[in-house]
Amino acid sequence: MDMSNEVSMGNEAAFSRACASLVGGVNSPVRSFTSVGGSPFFIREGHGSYVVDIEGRRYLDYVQSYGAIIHGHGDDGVLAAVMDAARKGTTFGAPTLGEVELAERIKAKVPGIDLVRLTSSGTEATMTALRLARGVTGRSKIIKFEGCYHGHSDALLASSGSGVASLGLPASVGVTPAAVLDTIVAPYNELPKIGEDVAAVIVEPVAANMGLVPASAGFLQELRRLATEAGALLIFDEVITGFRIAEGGASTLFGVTPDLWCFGKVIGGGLPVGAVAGPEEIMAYLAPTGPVYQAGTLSGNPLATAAGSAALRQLNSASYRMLAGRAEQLAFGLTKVIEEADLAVQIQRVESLLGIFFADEPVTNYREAVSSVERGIYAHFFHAMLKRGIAMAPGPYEVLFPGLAHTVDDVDKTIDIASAAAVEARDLWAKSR
Ligand SMILES: Cc1ncc(COP(=O)(O)O)c(C=O)c1O
Ligand SMILES: N[C@H](C=O)CCC(=O)O
Repeated sequence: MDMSNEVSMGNEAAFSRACASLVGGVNSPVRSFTSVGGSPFFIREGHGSYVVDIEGRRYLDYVQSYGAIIHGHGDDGVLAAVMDAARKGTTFGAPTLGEVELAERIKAKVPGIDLVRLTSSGTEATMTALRLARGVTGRSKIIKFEGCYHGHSDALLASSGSGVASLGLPASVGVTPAAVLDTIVAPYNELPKIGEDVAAVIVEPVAANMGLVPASAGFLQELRRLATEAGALLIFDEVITGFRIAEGGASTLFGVTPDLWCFGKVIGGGLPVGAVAGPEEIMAYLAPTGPVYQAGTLSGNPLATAAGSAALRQLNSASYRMLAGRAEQLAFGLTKVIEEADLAVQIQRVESLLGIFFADEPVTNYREAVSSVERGIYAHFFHAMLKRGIAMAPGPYEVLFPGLAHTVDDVDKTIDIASAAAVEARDLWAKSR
């Protein structure tokens, strides 16, 4: 077999080749087209708001690596920082000032954080936050919300959003009953009873893995109050919202301070970084200062921290005004053209994050998200957009990530294309019923 990547190859051939060596041809299930049908396109390169596949087709990209990219693909500042770091060595297994700088930048933007522990993924961050909460409180139960996704650690896969929802899995085979014995699942936007055995309540402050579902008025504030009353820790999983919906993320936007934050995506500038962060009295329980163990050979990796610092350094209040403006333009335009095609639609948006539900009423929780998805329109709309050059996530529970590289013209183009795509989706959907 010719294993060169220079050989010219189409998407279908690449997918067959991938399936022979990678499970399902992908390294994360959401990338497969399982829930929308067809096979994925293979990306050759990305520049700003665009990606180009190996057949040379250009797509306006609203996936942006599921939110890991905020400045657009191949941002000059991020690239320069990564290349500079790479020249000095790729990993040492010893402290570097780059990781200190990234932690300082996180602290400077989010009031309430004294200490940070860097990981290599969001999954490690949430997993660590739970262990830490259990270590600090001496309690075992955790409460999570239906349709929220916190990565793929065993205890958090129950009633999860994102790919778990797209594939229609209640959780995952391989997770033992014992692993989820201490996980309590509550409906999003409903206040749970927090018992005395609960160590932590973990929540996406804006749910962005069951489509985009905003926290209803007072939900986060009440969670904060109830958790404090019960002596449980409140964990905000800001892997998506962190440094994306506001300069200080959801906690500053909503004025609710959790006990622990989990970050990922934006703080890595497109390289693998996650973080758990919080006040010193909690964070100091982590080893080496405390008894809760957590580690990682590549944690605080020099390339990743250089990319993350370069990404955060370039973000300021003007960035967030621009992001929200683009998202508002997109939400308004999509609503208009999809409704003109006689499809009921809810474009739900919080600042720069938005999601598409084909539904008559606003969606407030996972069950409503599922019933909207079960109408089966998203897959038609997705393909109608894709063939016209607009790439959204190949799954109905993901959101759109307009970024700083998306221009007004990009958004206008998206809306024009959505107008035709909505008509096609409506007709195909009608035929399929
Ligand atoms: C809210 C949230 N938490 C945690 C994760 C897990 O992060 P990672 O994929 O980096 O492990 C994700 C995304 O995957 C996420 O969206
Ligand atoms: N929805 C997921 C995280 O935000 C998508 C990323 C992945 O699991 O590959």
